[in-house]
Amino acid sequence: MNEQQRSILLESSDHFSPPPGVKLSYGTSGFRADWLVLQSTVFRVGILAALRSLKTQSVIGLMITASHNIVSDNGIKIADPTGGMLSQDWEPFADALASAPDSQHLAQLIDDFVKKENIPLEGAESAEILLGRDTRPSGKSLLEAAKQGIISIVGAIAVDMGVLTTPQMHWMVRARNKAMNATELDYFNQLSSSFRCLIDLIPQGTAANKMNGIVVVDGANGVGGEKLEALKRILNGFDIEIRNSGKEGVLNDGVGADFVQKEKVAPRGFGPADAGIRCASLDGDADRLVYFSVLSNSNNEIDLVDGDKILSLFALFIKEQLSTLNKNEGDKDNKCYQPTLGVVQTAYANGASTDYLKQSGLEVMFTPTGVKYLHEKAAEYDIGIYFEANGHGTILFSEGFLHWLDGRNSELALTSKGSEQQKAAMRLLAVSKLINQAVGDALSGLLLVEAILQHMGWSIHKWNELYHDLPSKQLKVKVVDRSVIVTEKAETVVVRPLGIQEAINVETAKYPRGRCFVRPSGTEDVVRVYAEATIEEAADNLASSVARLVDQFLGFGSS
Ligand SMILES: CC(=O)N[C@H]1[C@@H](OP(=O)(O)O)O[C@H](CO)[C@@H](O)[C@@H]1O
Ligand SMILES: [Mg+2]
Repeated sequence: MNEQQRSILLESSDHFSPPPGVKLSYGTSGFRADWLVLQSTVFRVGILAALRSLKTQSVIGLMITASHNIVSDNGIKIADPTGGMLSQDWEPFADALASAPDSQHLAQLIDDFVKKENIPLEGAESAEILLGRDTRPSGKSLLEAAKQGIISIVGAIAVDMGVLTTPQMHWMVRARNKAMNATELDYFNQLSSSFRCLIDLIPQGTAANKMNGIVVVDGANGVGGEKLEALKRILNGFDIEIRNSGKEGVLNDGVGADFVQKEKVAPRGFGPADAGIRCASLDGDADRLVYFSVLSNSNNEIDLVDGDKILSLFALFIKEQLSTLNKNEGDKDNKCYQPTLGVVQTAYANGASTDYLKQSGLEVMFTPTGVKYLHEKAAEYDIGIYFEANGHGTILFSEGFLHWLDGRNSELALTSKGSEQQKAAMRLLAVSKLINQAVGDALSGLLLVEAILQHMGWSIHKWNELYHDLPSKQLKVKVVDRSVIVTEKAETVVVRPLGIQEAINVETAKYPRGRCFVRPSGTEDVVRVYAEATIEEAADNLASSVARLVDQFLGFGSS
């Protein structure tokens, strides 16, 4: 930094002093905390985004959101040039920036990093950062702080895109960097045209055209409800009702995908009168999607159709299209390209889903929690499908495969237009456009689920019957310092503190098909406990006894 750049940075940074005693780290999904302590962090992430844009010579995104957290929390995360999460090798710098005690230290850190990474500060005019926020009341002022951070790097440009879903932001960044049209309208148009394409390709005369009826969607009282209303207007004729769209009601309060998936009950605004209807729920920033149907005899009990089942549905459909595409193709003329197809899950995936996927002949891989890990793994395949049980996931297509598929489709259009093979090629191409390849997206995911259910002629009940979930239970435990827990093997084994894993093993061994693991949350100040067993009571008991263990080892009475 030259003198002028340094003094502009210092001057600006003095307005954003970090609150004493607050230590944040760039977790599973960026920084998250009570919004009142976030101003300085957000300002500094603005600086980081400008540097990232200069380093990569690409457009970068900044999203102000705390997703499924309570409304008084907020957060910030970065969308990298590909539309994915911030490259993991920059995370330590994000942490260091956030915890710099004052402006002088901050400037020094930046200087050192700029030198180490060879970042061309002189060309700062080429830095462009898109900014978006969800509907939280604190979003506006935090967005302003991020903007100040960006422009404290002389020449960097901040573009306020207003209220967006997280996936829209990632999609726009990806599209901008591929020199494609990247407005919100472009996003809606791409979703609606590829959805229509899939619907038009549904085989005539199947049960498909008769089934289905309305889908009712819980918008978590957040940005997703609002955007889905807009999409509905463009889709015109799509039978969808949106509840909890944020006009009244509190964000994520008894509503939303996280609530529905973790509590396994219907969200506010849904009840026994909805029994049998196909329902879906988005989370607070619309990057998660789960389906459910309310049971008729119940206290708002539901049949949950979670991310694992969405993954299974997508995988079945893709596999079917691939085998149709390659049908009757001898190797003789080498038209048959066998793309690699893989699915990626985390330890939270229900054991029954993993068994089902493997039995269906799919390759299943595991990574630690957090989309950044799943995404990276899925990108190793020609077609990689990843989902967290909570409904966050997407499908990735390799450039090489899409290029081949495009060519194959054109060839088939000449030689056998309208054949089953050509239709399969068109369906796969449509899926690659409908699904948000930057990041999991509840809106595009919803349209893909709807199209596939119609294609198969399946009700939500039929879909849910693909396999039966093992009963599972999740609990959260407040501890003194969750960072003392260190895990291995995709988070299934605790290696520190010593002794706790052995104690967990002893509990787990008491239950048939028992499975249990604990890990520190990256988005909340808790340790999460997951337990699974063959009957509900056993899963509940296992979770409770391991939660007690965590409390004994790490809780407030432990020291
Ligand atoms: C058990 C669970 O659902 N964990 C979620 C949650 O992370 P935690 O690190 O568990 O707090 O939020 C992440 C971001 O949305 C999501 O990727 C992850 O799957
Ligand atoms: Mg989310």
